[in-house]
Amino acid sequence: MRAPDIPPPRTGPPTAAFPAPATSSTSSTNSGVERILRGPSGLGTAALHLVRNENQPTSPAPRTSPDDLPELPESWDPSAAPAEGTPVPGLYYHPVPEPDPARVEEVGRRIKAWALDEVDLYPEDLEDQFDGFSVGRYMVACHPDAPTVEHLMIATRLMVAENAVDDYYCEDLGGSPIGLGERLLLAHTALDPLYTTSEYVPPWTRSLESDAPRRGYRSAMEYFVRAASPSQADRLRHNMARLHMGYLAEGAWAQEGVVPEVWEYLAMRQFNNFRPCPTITDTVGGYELPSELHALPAMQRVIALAGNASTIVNDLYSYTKELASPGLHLNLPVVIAEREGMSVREAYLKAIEVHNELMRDFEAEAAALAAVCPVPSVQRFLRGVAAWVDGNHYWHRTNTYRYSLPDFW
Ligand SMILES: CC(C)=CCC/C(C)=C(\C)COP(=O)(O)OP(=O)(O)O
Ligand SMILES: [Mg+2]
Repeated sequence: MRAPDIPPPRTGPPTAAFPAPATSSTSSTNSGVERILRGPSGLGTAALHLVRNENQPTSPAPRTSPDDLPELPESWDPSAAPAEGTPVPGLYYHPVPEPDPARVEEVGRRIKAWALDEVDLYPEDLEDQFDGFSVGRYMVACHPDAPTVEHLMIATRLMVAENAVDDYYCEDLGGSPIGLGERLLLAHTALDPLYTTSEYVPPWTRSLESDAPRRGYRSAMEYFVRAASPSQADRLRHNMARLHMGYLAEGAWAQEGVVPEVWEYLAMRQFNNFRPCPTITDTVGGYELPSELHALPAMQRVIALAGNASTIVNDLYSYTKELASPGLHLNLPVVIAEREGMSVREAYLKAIEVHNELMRDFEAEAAALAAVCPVPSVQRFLRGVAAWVDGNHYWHRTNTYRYSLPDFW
């Protein structure tokens, strides 16, 4: 079990002064971090491990327990019956404790009120689909250190708004690659406001109310900005721009009927990616990873690997759903089968291997960074990203309303 290797987050001021921003690109992970920290002195680093020891068994081990995650809700019940759903055989993942049912219920109640009444995101006939998405369970599982339900709501609104954009603009609910660039750009102004002359402000303001995705983005971002620092807000805007760029590449390939090479697909999926979600873990946790530490190349690598592993989890669990959707829906098994001439089963198994390697790389890079960067916000952020990765897997595995596994075993 890996969890005891991870020290609990310390409260109180950091023991090392916060560093000045890095002024030049780093030649290696460690030298960059050391420069930022003015040398990793003071705290021992031996205990800071986020990965399993070499000789630990490969079977999944829980990462989280009441002892190694901060500020668990009072109603925590580790003996709660496990949710259903079969894990993808051979997948490297970490089970999580069942999310607190009281929090799940309250987040579920508040998010439905927000989505249906406050921003009018979905019509009533899609209520079942909304419930089936189980976003309360998703977000409570992904953010075990959120101090309050209101903190969880920050993540939950964004998750729902992001999925509405995907549904309405790109996929199931009338989405199309035609005109996608325009739609995404205009919706992006709900996150990153237009600054223009007074004549053009009113039509822009009205446009933010003109469709569900924009209403969702505008409101979710407003709540987020209230809780976030300016640099956390800017971090999210940057990650959302990355996401939109990924949607555009996916849309372009769909429009042209192109199946990209595997590495090209992986590049697209690094942008059309869950990254915006784990990277708000500090805002949702009620603290801030300073921007100069977030920007470290080593931190960016950890974040990208975590996002990529989480997103390939989606490709594996949503494989049958996407096979059943109209047209050819790209995902990693489909692209590997097509481009590497494999059977769909072989390709699916190879996609599992790709995921597992990404996941192990994420953990190794996170451990390396944790070892040289004994700053409380860094430690907690890395743990938060890891908790998000595990919670994301939990949600995909247990969301049998939405996903089912192929019959390859
Ligand atoms: C929540 C968020 C930032 C999502 C961004 C991109 C996205 C919708 C995914 C990574 C999920 O992938 P996909 O579009 O394939 O979703 P489903 O398989 O339809 O659940
Ligand atoms: Mg999918």
